[in-house]
Amino acid sequence: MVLKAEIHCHIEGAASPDLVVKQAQKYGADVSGFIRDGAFVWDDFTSFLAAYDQSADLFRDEGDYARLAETYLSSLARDGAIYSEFFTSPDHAERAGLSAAAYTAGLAEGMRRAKAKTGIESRMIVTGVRHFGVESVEKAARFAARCGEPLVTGFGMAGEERFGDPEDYVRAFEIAREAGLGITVHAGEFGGWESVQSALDHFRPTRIGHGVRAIENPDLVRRIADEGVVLECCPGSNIALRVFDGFESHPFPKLRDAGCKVTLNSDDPPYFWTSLKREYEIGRDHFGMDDKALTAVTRTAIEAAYVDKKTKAALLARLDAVRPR
Ligand SMILES: Nc1ncnc2[nH]cnc12
Ligand SMILES: [Zn+2]
Repeated sequence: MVLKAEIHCHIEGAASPDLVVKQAQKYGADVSGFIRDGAFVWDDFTSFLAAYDQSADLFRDEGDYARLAETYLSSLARDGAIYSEFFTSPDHAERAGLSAAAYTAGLAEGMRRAKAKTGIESRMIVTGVRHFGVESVEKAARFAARCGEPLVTGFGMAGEERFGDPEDYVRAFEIAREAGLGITVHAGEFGGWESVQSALDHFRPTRIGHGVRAIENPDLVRRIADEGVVLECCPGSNIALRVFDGFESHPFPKLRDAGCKVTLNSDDPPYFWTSLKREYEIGRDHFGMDDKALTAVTRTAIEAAYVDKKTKAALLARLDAVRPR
């Protein structure tokens, strides 16, 4: 089995419909508005976000989040993942009545349990939600900078990338950078190449969430390749959300051929009928990648990970043990 690593997945978006139904039973909530026949119901980015928010609202205490992280990471490990970096959203926890600290502690407990059971290594990237506004994104950055949880190693921004003026969000990223956190930002998913360029100029990330619409500007593609910015590509998500018509028109192969550092990720797996395993299968079936090329993607993800040097070296050694150079 090809060893895998994931660096772009939203933990709230990783909750399966079955787990969300269990949570709803626990809290006496009705999910018929966003789960039908065992699947999430949505038909565009706005209704996807609405289903995501309603599902997140059913995770309300530390134990709920520990279970969510443990369940997700254990399934990833079964699929051959040795490393996972997932996005957290203190805003969603606070909306469900839980403090950012308790939320993060619950997730960290789930991560420790999954590691003890399966060996999977994992870290958290705290995100702000762009369309929740500048104040809430700065609050998330301050939390990430000061929380003291060693498993929090990055800061990012998700949500509607066309919302707000990038300049207003610079401070949040500076707070996170000063605290030594890795920086990533969603751009070039629903926004065009200008959104990716603006994100690079304003936030100076080492990675871009999605970034695939950079393909609209060859100069920008060259810049991404030259600067070694890593693209957290999520092809299954892009096709489900109709960013591109089909895998045959997805720019992943072109970006890779142009020398951009690309990775494969599941984003919000059950919403998009995907998993990290399926994303690697998409690489094989639609992008013509063999085991060597897929292992190189895993290597890129680990090299780009926001994790200490010693852990990174151990992860790379695990990769080399399977496919010696
Ligand atoms: N695909 C996506 N794009 C932007 N924000 C998100 N939050 C969860 N999934 C997202
Ligand atoms: Zn995402």
